[in-house]
Amino acid sequence: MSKLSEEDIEKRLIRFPEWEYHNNAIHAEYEFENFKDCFSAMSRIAFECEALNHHPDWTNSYNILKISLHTHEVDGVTLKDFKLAEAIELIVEEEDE
Ligand SMILES: C[C@H](O)[C@H](O)[C@H]1CNC2=NC(N)=NC(=O)C2=N1
Repeated sequence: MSKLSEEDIEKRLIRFPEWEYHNNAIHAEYEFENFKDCFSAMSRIAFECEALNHHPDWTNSYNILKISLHTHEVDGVTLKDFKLAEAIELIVEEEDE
């Protein structure tokens, strides 16, 4: 998996309004109704991470979930990060309904 250029990352991020690029990773912050909804999304995301063998750096504080995606082996952002970001977006949208 090759490291994407900053230009390529910014172009791809147009389709991901919740996400931004800085410090060599893509980042999103989600706010849920409460802890239960947040943790429910986190557990669904965790299964997706296992399926994709790609894992986020994330923090949770009550109803706030902060996620950073980065590919260690190239020390940058790859399509793997975008694939996981896409899966996360779908899960969060469903959880928000
Ligand atoms: C050995 C295993 O494939 C690697 O450690 C995987 C696992 N999960 C990972 N997750 C993330 N975010 N980046 C990686 O480079 C990565 N590498």
